[in-house]
Amino acid sequence: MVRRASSVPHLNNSGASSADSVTTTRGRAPAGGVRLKRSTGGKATTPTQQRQSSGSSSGSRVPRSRSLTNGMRRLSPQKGGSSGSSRNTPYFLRSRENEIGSADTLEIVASKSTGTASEEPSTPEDNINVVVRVRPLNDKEKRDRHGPTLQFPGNGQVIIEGNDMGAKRSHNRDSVRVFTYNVVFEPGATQEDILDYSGIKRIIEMGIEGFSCTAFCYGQTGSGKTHTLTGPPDLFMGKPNPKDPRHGLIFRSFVYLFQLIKNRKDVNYVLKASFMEIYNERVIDLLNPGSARKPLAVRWSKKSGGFFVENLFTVDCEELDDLLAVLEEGMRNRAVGSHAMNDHSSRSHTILTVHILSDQQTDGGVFLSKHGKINFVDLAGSELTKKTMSEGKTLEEANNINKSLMVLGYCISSLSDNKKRSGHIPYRDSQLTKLLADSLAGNGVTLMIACVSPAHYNHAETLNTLRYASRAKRIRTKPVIMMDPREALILSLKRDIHALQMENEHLKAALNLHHQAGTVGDPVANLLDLQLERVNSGDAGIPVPKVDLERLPELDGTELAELVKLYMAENESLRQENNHLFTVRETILRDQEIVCRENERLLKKLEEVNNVCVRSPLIPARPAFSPTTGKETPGTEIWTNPDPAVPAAATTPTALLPLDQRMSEDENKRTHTAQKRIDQQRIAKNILLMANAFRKPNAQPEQATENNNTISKNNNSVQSDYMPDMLT
Ligand SMILES: Nc1ncnc2c1ncn2[C@@H]1O[C@H](COP(=O)(O)OP(=O)(O)OP(=O)(O)O)[C@@H](O)[C@H]1O
Repeated sequence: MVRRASSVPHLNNSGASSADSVTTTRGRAPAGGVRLKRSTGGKATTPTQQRQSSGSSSGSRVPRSRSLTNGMRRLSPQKGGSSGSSRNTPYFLRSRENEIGSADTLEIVASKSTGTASEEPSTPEDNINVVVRVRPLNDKEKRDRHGPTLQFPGNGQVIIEGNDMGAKRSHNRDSVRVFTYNVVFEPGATQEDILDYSGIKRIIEMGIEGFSCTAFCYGQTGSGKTHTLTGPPDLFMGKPNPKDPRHGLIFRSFVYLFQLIKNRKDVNYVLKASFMEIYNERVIDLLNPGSARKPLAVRWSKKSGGFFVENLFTVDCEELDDLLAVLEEGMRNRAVGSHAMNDHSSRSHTILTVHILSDQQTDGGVFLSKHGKINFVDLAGSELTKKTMSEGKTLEEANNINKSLMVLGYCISSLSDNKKRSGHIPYRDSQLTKLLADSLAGNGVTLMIACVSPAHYNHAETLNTLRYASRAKRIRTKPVIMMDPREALILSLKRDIHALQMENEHLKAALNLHHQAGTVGDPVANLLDLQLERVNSGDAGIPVPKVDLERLPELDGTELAELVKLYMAENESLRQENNHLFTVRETILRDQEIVCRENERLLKKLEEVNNVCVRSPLIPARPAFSPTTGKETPGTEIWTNPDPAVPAAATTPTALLPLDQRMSEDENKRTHTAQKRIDQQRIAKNILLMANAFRKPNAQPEQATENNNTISKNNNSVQSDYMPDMLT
């Protein structure tokens, strides 16, 4: 479980959700990382610090859906989830499985991004995934008899009634609004349901794959954001019980994350975590707040093209306990206040980031380094100060919270509008939007969990949240795997070379076969010999440089450029060699075709000769030539046509070749007239023999029997050794 970072890629994020960044020395394990030890409820310790100074990335997006209820009014009968993954779906969860931003889409995105060969590690755009969680009515709301304002028809839909509770208005269809999301979690949903059905599992998997991912909770104060992400605050007061069902999404995600990386024996992982809050527009390090809670600067990184928090702590997390210690430490240090609507109200936005640095050796021996990360963002809730009765410090906090959420709202509105999207997006107007920029419209994968209250007296805030969530669903991001661009380039060149080498081997093997089948002195075979000799002697191209990717960071610009040049030269050389081999192969194929045509011509000629023989009443048979023994056997006096039962192998062009050649020579020597004369003489000779036989009646029976036997014998012999030679 100890993860070694043999090479940590540069952070290549465009700004974003988490403000951090990890700058570690490539080629060795990150040194000096902070490690928090979980204590039994006490404060975590921070042995060493790791300051950071470069940009970070973050990303966005996610999937899947369902919803739940606990006594809320239903408009339609329950339906089971429509996806295969809904096997154990609670009855009150309904999957939407829509085409936009669904889990399925994510899977496609992931597979494309991690694709093989020379594919660039980038993917098509995809939408932000939005789920809604509706908390149950709290005791006060029940006491005050606040009626529910939401209904759940299923299929990821939520219906919000009109603002007026009066009997007349409540049935006014115009005042009813319907919103659709990836999933709606009705008030009965458990913390485990959120892990299982919100799409966070896929987010974690993508974080491991090298994507920059963000899960953030949005909603009014007291709507259940902190409850969803971390569970109730008292969980962190004493020693946390890992089996407590109230644990939130972050705790559960950590457990899931460790389960996944434990199963990946082929990859080295290094996990690091940071935790910060934005309190009154100041960024505070929750792992090292200091007594003065000195704010950290948010800067723009030209290199990564995003915002980052300077000097933010990152903690090495070798064990699950280390990650949990980070969570507990941050939860204890965050700013919490109380007001009329929430006894434990978050007075700041918090961002907990888990960096997942991985090193994996690919088939070609190249080490592939990726830097995925997962941001968990708990936004402070918007509040109507009249309702929360905030004053003094709490009022100032509320104003800052509302202001930054308003900027976030502007950004979401602009990004969701196709016309405004290409225009100015006011990310710089708040620290929060600076750090969430990449999650909202950058290269990440984002899940938005919109938390709402079911009570009618929160109707305006709930409607507002549902509207924003609906807009956010239209925002598109373009997830990319965070890889060092130099490694990506070298990897892609290596993949090209590997593909060409395979092609090369294949061609050589194919040509070698032809070569063996060819004859000595064959010009094509000679050409091939030369080519193979050239390849084997190493003349074929530039020597292949052996590169240890771990040493890449040590190379300076010139060496790196030289290396890339060598790879490209090798690539080119292989390409040329393969082209040459293709040409040789084509020449051989052409040659083969010519030989085939010639054989066909000869066979045809043979056929014609046979026809002539068949028409002749009596033509003395020629000695048969056996292609297997290579010897001639004594012929008969009678020509016999080939038996159709004769095996085809005996008449194959290859088998016939030497004899054909001989025939061709003889044919060239004799004219047609001469041949005719010879045949006539033979026929005459045979007639003479027969006449003599008639003249010796005693001898005839023996002679005839002998002839019959000979014919019969010869027929047998022809079956195996048929080889007419008309010219002997
Ligand atoms: N799904 C839920 N089930 C049970 N209790 C819940 C649920 N959601 C929220 N609560 C309770 O409601 C109260 C307010 O929740 P929480 O503090 O999470 O709200 P919040 O949105 O984070 O508010 P703020 O923005 O003020 O921080 C808490 O007491 C919490 O335990």
